[in-house]
Amino acid sequence: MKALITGITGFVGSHLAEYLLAKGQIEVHGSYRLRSRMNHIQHLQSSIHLTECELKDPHSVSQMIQSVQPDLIFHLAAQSFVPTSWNSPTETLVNNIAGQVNLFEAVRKQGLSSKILIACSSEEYGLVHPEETPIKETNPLRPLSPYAVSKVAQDYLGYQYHESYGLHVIRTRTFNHTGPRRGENFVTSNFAKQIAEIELGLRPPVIHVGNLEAKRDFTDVRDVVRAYWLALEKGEPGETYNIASGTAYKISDMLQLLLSLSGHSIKIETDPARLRPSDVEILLGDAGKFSTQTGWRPEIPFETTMKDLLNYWRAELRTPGEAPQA
Ligand SMILES: Nc1nc2c(ncn2[C@@H]2O[C@H](COP(=O)(O)OP(=O)(O)O[C@H]3O[C@H](CO)[C@@H](O)[C@H](O)[C@@H]3O)[C@@H](O)[C@H]2O)c(=O)[nH]1
Repeated sequence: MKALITGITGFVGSHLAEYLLAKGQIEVHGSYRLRSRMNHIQHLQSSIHLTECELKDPHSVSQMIQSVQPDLIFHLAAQSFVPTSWNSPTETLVNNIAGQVNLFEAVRKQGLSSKILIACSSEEYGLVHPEETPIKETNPLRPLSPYAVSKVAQDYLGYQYHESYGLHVIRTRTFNHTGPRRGENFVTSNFAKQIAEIELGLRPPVIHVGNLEAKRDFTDVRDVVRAYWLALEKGEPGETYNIASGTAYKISDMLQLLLSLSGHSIKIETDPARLRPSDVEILLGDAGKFSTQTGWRPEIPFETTMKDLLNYWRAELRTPGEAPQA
C-alpha cells in the first residue's frame, strides 16, 4: 500500500511518517517544498520516498500524483500559524485552499480512488459560546482569523468534492496538538524553548508571553497521527470528525505546568506583540463521534507530552538537530 503525506517535513508529517513506517508494509511517500528544512525527517530519509512539489502549482501536483498513485493521501501541508495569517492573509488563503484544490483535481482527473484525509482545524469553530462546549461537529463555524477561514474553505471543499465527484475524503477538525518537534512559534513549544534557554543561561530568567487567558484542548501529536490513520481506515467518506482530548487548559495553567518541570525561578512578562487582533477564547472538543466510529482515544497524558517537549528543547539547544527522535 502506498501512502502520500503532503508536508512530510513538518511537525505532524514527520510523526505520521514514523507511525506509518512502524506499522510496516506501507510505502511512505512525501512531498516537500524547495526551501523546506529536512531536520525532522533526516533519520527517515533512507526509508521514505520524497518528491519536491509546489502544491500551489497544479502541474507539479498532477505530476506527483501521476507518479506516486497513492492509495492513501494525508494532506497536512498548510500555512498553520494563526498570527501569520493576519500578516499574510492572501498567502495563507491561496496556499491552503489552492493547494488542496490542486490535489483534489489531480486525483479526480486521474480517476484514482485514493482515500484522502484533510487536516482541518478546531479554529474553524472560532467564536464559541460557553454553553456550546464541549464542541460538537454540529456547532456553527464562526472563524476569527484568515487562517480559520482558509480551514473552513478546505473543510467545505472536502465535503463538496465528496458530494460532487464521490472523492473518498475524510475531514478531521483537530484541536491543538503538541509534542517533540512542535514549531517554536506555537505556544507550548515557544514557552518550552524559552525555559530551556533560561536553564542553559542563554537568556535572562524572564519568559515572554501573550494572552494567558485563552483555553485550549491539547492532544499529543503521537495520538493525533494514530487518529489520522484510523480516520482513513474506519472513517465514513464525506464526514467530519473532531479530534480532541476533551480537556481544556488555560494557557496560564499550561505555563505553570512547564515552569514546575523546571527548577528555575522565572519571571513572566506580557509582550504586547504576542497579542492577537481577535483570539479564540475557548476550544474544548467533543471527540465522541470519532471515538464511536473508530475506537480512538488519546493515550498520552498531557504532563508526559509537556515533559517530552521540554526535553526535546533541552537536547535540541545543546546539540542542534540531534534531539532524541521521540
Ligand atoms: N503562539 C503563541 N500563542 C500564545 C502566546 N501566549 C499566549 N498564547 C495563546 O495561546 C493560544 C494558542 O496559540 P497557538 O499555539 O499559536 O495555537 P492556536 O492559535 O490555538 O492554533 C493552533 O491550533 C489550531 C487547532 O485549534 C491549529 O489548527 C493551528 O494550526 C495551530 O496549531 C492562543 O490563544 C494564543 O493567543 C505566545 O507567546 N505565543
